[in-house]
Amino acid sequence: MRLIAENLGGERGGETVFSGIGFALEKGEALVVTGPNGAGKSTLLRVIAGLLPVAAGKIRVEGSGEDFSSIASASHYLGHLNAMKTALSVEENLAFWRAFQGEPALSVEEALETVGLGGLGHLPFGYLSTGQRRRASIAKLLTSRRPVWLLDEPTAGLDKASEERFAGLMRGHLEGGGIVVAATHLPLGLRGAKGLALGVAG
Ligand SMILES: Nc1ncnc2c1ncn2[C@@H]1O[C@H](COP(=O)(O)OP(=O)(O)OP(=O)(O)O)[C@@H](O)[C@H]1O
Repeated sequence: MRLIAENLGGERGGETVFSGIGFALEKGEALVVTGPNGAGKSTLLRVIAGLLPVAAGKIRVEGSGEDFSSIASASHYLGHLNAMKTALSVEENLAFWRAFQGEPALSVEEALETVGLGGLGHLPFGYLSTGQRRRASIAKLLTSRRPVWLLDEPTAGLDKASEERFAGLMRGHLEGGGIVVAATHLPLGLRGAKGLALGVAG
């Protein structure tokens, strides 16, 4: 499959944040989006995910088969906020997402073990530390098979060991034919990734 952007533009509050973005990612390829605060990295990821409208140009997936007819259905979106209910347990949150997203992959227990949170699944999500919350959200990526991972500052709040573990998970996803688009201020350990530098907002 391929993820293709042509002359893509995005807006916030009626103002153009970026324009003329083009890239083509084959399976197994990653794009690392960099730029100063306010440059439009989060906006770009949200436009790709379909959470914000495309202001200009096009973004599309090709060759993803019948399972994934749209980018939204083909994508995991990991935003700044973790999209978990604080009063529900970690396991309950992940079980919800696994059922909601379909295409089951790892079990909730296996996903929690993989991110080093085995044994903590019974805790309310709200009890977790910042880094543990991020790891639980990363576990969400593992519970459903979706070929495109859209990651907004995925390693923010992670300690060194968790950062390295997550780099391994991203590499595994790419080796399995997945695609990654990640906005980041920190090196992600993805050798050979393509780069996209967004400019300073006005
Ligand atoms: N809801 C909104 N309404 C209007 N403008 C917005 C809105 N959200 C963001 N913006 C503006 O859009 C621009 C791009 O913001 P965005 O969050 O995409 O930047 P970013 O590159 O991800 O920044 P950071 O590195 O701080 O996360 C900024 O100028 C921001 O003020």
